[in-house]
Amino acid sequence: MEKLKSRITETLILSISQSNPNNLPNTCSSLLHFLNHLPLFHQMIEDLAHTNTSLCLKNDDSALEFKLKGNNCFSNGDNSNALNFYTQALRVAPRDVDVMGKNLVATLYVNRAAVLQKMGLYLESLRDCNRALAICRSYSKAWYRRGKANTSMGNYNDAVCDLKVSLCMEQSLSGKRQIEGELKLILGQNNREEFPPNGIKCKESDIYDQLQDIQLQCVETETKGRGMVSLTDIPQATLLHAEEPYAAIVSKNCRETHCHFCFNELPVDIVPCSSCSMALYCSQLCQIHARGQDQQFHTKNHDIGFDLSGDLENYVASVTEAIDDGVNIKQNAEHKHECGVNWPAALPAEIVLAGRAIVKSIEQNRHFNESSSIVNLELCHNYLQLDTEAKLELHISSVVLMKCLHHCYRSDIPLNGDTISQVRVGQTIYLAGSLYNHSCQPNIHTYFLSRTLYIRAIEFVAAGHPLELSYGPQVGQWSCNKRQSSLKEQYAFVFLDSSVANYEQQKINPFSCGLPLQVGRLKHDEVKRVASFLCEETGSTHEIKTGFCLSCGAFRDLEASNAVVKKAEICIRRLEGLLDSGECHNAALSNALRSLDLLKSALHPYNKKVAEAEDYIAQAFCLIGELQRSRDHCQASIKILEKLYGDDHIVIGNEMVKLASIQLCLGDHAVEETRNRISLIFSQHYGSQVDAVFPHLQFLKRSV
Ligand SMILES: C[S@@+](CC[C@H](N)C(=O)[O-])C[C@H]1O[C@@H](n2cnc3c(N)ncnc32)[C@H](O)[C@@H]1O
Repeated sequence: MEKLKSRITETLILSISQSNPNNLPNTCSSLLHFLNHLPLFHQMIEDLAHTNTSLCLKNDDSALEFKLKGNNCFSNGDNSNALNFYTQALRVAPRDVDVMGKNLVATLYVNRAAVLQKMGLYLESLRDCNRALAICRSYSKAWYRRGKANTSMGNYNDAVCDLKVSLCMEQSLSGKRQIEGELKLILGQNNREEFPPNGIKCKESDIYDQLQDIQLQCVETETKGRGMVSLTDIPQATLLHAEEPYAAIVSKNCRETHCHFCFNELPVDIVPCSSCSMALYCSQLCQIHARGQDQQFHTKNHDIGFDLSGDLENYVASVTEAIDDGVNIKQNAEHKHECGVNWPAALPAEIVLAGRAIVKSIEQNRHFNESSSIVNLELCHNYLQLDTEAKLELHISSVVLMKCLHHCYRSDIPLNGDTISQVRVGQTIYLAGSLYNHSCQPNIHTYFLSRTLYIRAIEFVAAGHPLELSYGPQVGQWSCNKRQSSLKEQYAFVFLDSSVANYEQQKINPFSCGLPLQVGRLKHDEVKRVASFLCEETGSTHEIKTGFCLSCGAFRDLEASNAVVKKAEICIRRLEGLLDSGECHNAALSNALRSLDLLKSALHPYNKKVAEAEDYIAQAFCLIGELQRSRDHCQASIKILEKLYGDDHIVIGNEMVKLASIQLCLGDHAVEETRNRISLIFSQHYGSQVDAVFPHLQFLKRSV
């Protein structure tokens, strides 16, 4: 990309730097025209868009090499390396290669199932067997391994069926004997307990929450562009919006750790894409959603090739059909068009995402037999804030992307400035969800379950009032400065009122009780006027003088206090650092306790820094097993936060979870009340989906 950039003429760079959303088609056209004359450009597209030059192609030689390494590790009892090698092998194994009469991918799944069984990961082992059986139903060893996994999980009836099927299919005498031995063992067990079927058939549709019928409207605001308002009153905790992404992509730094479809963390039994070595999924279902169903496996599936009794035949059908259960793909397979080529790895993630949005639009047009133009996502409202470098890179990446897509979708993607300038997607991919603006006093709250975006009202919102959320962490968790720079960087916010930022710079940080310190720099009279007005409004008779709190009348020598606070903060940070590395020394804890007293003497009683110090000290006491003191400090921290944020704020909910776990360990009956408050706060934010968002909270419910 850098090479291309260095070839672009000064004149073209100038016109790109002066471009705006309206004349993007012209600048894109000029760039395409210019690049089309460069052999380097054509070579680059060749490398990026052709599958024969792909770096993520499947390769049976590498797969066999990894398999061999996996086998060696397995025989030496090195399970964790065996697991890694089998997974590597699965990433590069072509789906249609047979080795010694068996499909290579199916064999690798069965081998990995054996390792997982050895590691005590029975459910994962069972899932790998299912994957092998989805490819080849008549795979005796896969049924045998499945039987072993089911036995380990206490699913004896299933285990017996698995082993019986395996026995019918097994050709070798020694194999048959082994299976018979296993069967005898299970059948001979007296009083065996049948456990309920394992949870693999649990579907996302089990998670249910009622979406309210609320009329929302997109309006043009004065300072924030478009925004959302409700046409009716919205009660607190109402679920007002749920949306699937129009297009989605996993971020580059999460490619090896998170599912490329649902974005959940990858389990140990990763499912690689069936056609390239790049995409990884948490389940076969996600893989199919992203890539589409593998026809080839399915035709093979119908032929078992063995005579089974009626019962066993039904059993085989029920097991192998369960794997397809729920695969009802409504959206297009978003990874299909980029599978096995280099450009998704070479281009920035947001450009690849733009490609997905464009392809979706083309597929939708094809489906409805329409020839309308590619969807315009209208997400370029911040284009003018980009600098020349960013505009240039965006132009080049967009031209490269469109040229690559043109390889797959020739006539559907006319290559001209108009279509190229459609590549102006930011990170946002929820068409309606992206219309909600930011406020530091949010009245709605967003969260995700897998890829679905949910929006819930966190307070009563009157009809006509803007619906706004807090971008980034909750209000209060960042200083005004930090939030502003993040909003500017990530969302190109333009702060019309620069006095807000100036105010933040002028005040001396630790004193958050209301008065700016360096009043000398502001007009003294103005400050006094505002203060008098406030006192009048609240009926306060407190002195209006530097250093006196307007809320409680307390006096502070501000300069001296500031010095004390700075010193105390150093000790608290030291404790924080120790806690981060899971340690706590008595000396550090004693220093932190002294510092807490200093902070309390110098700061307002409801200062957030005191709350933070209380929280770190609570964690430290917890770490050294002094739970009563831990609980007291945790409660002290919560008391301050309640004053700062209000009783029902999500920050209080999070702190209450910590308190509840300490109370549980102490056998403190107050845990019941804490749990009720947690339930209330979390249900206001997440409704009945709270268990799906925070599965660990169920443990708390069960334990109380
Ligand atoms: C997710 S979009 C919200 C919808 C957007 N207003 C529009 O017209 O498409 C985020 C963008 O809205 C604007 N925005 C949102 N909240 C804002 C606020 N509080 N102040 C200024 N701009 C805001 C910024 O341009 C930001 O990049």
